Parts: sequence; C-alpha cells; structure tokens
Amino acid sequence: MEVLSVTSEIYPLIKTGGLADVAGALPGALAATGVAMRTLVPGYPAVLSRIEERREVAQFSDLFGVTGRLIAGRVAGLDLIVLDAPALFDRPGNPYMGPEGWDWPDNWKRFAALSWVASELGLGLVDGYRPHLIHAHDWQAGLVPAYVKFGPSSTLKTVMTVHNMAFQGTFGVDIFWQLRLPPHAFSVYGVEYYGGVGYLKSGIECADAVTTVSPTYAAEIRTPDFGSGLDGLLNNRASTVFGVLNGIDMNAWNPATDPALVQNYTASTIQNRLVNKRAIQEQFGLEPLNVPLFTVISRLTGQKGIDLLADNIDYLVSLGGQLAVLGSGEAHLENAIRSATQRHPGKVGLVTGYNEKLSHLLQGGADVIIVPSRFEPCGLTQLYALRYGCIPLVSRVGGLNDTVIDANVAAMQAEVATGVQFAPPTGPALGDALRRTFELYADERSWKKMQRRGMKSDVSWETSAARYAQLYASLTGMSLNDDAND
Ligand SMILES: Nc1ncnc2c1ncn2[C@@H]1O[C@H](COP(=O)(O)OP(=O)(O)O[C@H]2O[C@H](CO)[C@@H](O)[C@H](O)[C@H]2O)[C@@H](O)[C@H]1O
Repeated sequence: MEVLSVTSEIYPLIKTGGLADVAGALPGALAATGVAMRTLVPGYPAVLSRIEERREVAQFSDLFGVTGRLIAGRVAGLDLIVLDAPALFDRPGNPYMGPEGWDWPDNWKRFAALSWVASELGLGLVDGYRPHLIHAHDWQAGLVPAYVKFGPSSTLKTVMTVHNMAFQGTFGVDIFWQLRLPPHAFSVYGVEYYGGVGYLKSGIECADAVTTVSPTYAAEIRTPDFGSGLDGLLNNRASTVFGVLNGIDMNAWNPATDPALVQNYTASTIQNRLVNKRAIQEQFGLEPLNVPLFTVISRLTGQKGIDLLADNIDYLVSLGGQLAVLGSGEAHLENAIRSATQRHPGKVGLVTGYNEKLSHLLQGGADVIIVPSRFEPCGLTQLYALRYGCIPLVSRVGGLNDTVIDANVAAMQAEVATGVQFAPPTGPALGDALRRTFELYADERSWKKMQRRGMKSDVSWETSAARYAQLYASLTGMSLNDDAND
C-alpha cells in the first residue's frame, strides 16, 4: 500500500519540535508492516541542500501565483517528494517565521500550496505514483482532506493527525477565494471556521479518520478544557477519532551507540552515565557534585508549564539539587530561568537555543527530566528519557499519563514504576513531586532498578506503526501486503 505523508518538518532535515521526529521515524517503522510511505515536504534550503538521487517529477507554472516544481529523492533512508517553490520556501528563519520571530504573513498560501500539491499527487500527477491514502500532519497540511473531499477522486482516503490542538492555522475569510476550492467548501462541512478559514478544523472535518498522538489526549480534546474550540466537532466525529501513541527512533536514540554521549552505556553499565553527568555539569557551569541533576529540554512556553518550573527552582535547589535547562521560547520565562541561574551560581544552568546534540547528552547524564506540561499531546522527551535511564517527572496529562508509571507505593511494591507523575499541573503539585523524587533518589538501589525498568520499557514504534497500518487498511479496504499502485 502506498501512503503519502504530508508534513512541514521532518528529522533529520528540518526540525522545530516533535512533529519532525514523528514524520521522520514513521516511514521506517511502517515499512515492516507493508506500507510504503513517501513524504511531501516544502523545499526549504535545509531540505534542498541535502536531497540525494534527485529527479524532477513535475512542474507548476502557476502555483498560487508563483512557479514551482517537484523533486523526488532520498535522504537518510527517507523517500521524499520536495516542493521546490523558492518564492514560498527559500527563506531564512524556521519553517513558520522569519529571523525576527514573526510568522510569515503568507503562511496561508505556503501551506495551502503544499496541501494542494499533495492532493494533485493523490490524483496521479506523477507518472507511476498514485498513493492510496494521504496522511496529513497538523494545520500546515490541514487543507489536504478538504482538497480531496471537494475534488474529483472518490477512492483516495485521508487521515488527519493532530500533534497539537493549540496550533490551528486560522485565517480571514478573504483568503478563501484564493484557495482553489469550490464555493460550497466554505461551510461548516468544509473549511469555514467562525466566519474565517480554519486549516486544522478543515482537516478534522474532512478527513476520513482523525488521529492524535496518545489515547489520553484523544479523550481530553473532546472536552472544552483541551479542545481549543474544536471539542464539539471532535465529539461529532467521535467514532473516527483515534489516539495512537508516538514511538521513538530506536537507532537515533540509543545510549549504547549515541555519538552525542561522552560515554555510551547500557542498562547493565548504567554507572557510566556519571561521565555524561560530569560533562553536563561542566557545560552548564554546575559544580561537579554527586547530587540529583534535573534537566528540562523544551520550548519555554506556558503549554510546557515552564512557569511552574520557574516557581520551583529555589525549592529544588534548597533540597540539594541542580538544574540544567536547554530551550528557548517566551522572553519572560527565559528571563525567569536566567535570573535563577544568577541566584544559584553553580547550581542552575541555562543554555538557550536549539541544540540536538546537547539534548542527547542531557538525556544520557541527567538523573531526572522534568516535563511539567499543562497539556501534552504525547511528549517525546519523556520517551527518550525512559530509553536513557533518566527518570521522567511529569504532569499527569495527555501522553505523559500514558507513558510513565508513577512511583506510588503500590507501583513500587509491584516493581513497575518508571517515573513520577503529579496532578494537577500547578506549582505546589510540582513542588510535592520534587520532594517525592528526592526521597526516591535517596534509595540508590530502588532508583537504579527504576532506571533499568524505564530502559526496558517499550518506547518503540512497533505497536503504533501496526495501528496506523491497520487504520490505513480499514480505510482503503486494502490488505497490507497488496502491491503498491494496484
Ligand atoms: N532547545 C532544544 N534543543 C534541542 N532539542 C529540543 C529543544 N527543545 C525541544 N527539543 C526537542 O524537540 C522535541 C520536542 O518534542 P515534544 O514531543 O516534547 O513537543 P512538541 O510540542 O514540539 O511536539 C508536539 O508534537 C509531538 C509529536 O507528536 C508531541 O509528542 C507533542 O506532545 C506535541 O506538543 C524533542 O525531540 C526534544 O528533544
């Protein structure tokens, strides 16, 4: 079966967050199930400069007013189709915003073009390639299901995956007439959203199935607290909304071979993590002490609960811990952490910006990763942490609830705990969880056991890739080993 994945970022070429990791890992994981996945991505400079075995497979003389072409090629085992449209994608900054941090004003057009091209591929634009299903990720690909629903094909199926309900891609009504959709697509059954155009809304409304990245988040987003205004629509579509937990790339994230670590290790040589811990302490300006080292690797935003963390740094230090934070985001949160580094020299360190390599080292040497999110569709850093023997301390929401087993008394006695959970996501509850974590850390033997359990827990894509494959099969009516392009 041939599936076309459509995404605005993909690891290892271009990444601002977890979407890239998932888009980069899923094709490889699906291959074992008999699904051949190609991925359509925008031709950002970072993508075009790395694509290999490149072939031009289509040209557009009028792609929403600009010219463009499709280049097929491969990178890092990924089968890519790249939309090379320099007027839309050859820009500095990240995929969504310029270097000054402002969203590009024509994002509606950039990602409408991507989605429209995906639907054309679905109709057989390129000789010898006709996907049976298109899998669209997040609002940037949210128009794909609308182009398919209001287009000529009656057999092409679509799946819409929501990685974060908070980012919806909403625009004014004026853009509608430039989207190449028929007039009747501007309705509650199409792209209309509170009088404007909603890309994610349209994807949820028009796709044959909607998935999100954990079972708990799939239930949460059907409530007003987490639905960001789309809970009503999701409830209407309840029988076609599924939660499929993310996995991780077990090769890219393997402490036994990870080149970003100073010292590699396995569950049986876990004491070697100390070498990485010392390297972290050095890089973050922390004293080389054997005290609990906490880390945070995150966008520094309210969603991620970084204000709850900031409120607890003094307490964490008073308990005898150290903290190494890697991230960037909202200025007031960056400032709050920076001022903590000044209050607690040698105990709290901050590295701002995005640093993939350092994120690996932190997982391989810190004792605990704190993930205090207010909501978390799945969360990947706690999964990397489990694999690396770094204990996750997480709020009990979304995928954090589904992947970490809290070290309560029963779970410790049954020897199944893998981390610490707290609820609700408030400062005092996080403080209480920190206190519990120090108590657990003090019992060296059971702490090591908990680390080893985490390292053995299944965070791979295997189960979830099979679930996606089953979903594709049920929507297309194909069996998984049917030949591509039947
Ligand atoms: N400063 C930094 N330097 C280096 N690496 C950094 C970094 N800051 C973050 N990262 C990395 O970026 C990724 C973040 O992924 P998450 O799943 O935690 O959140 P995100 O909100 O981006 O993703 C959304 O999509 C994913 C995928 O579905 C969901 O898991 C998640 O809940 C949802 O919010 C991780 O790989 C992390 O290591």
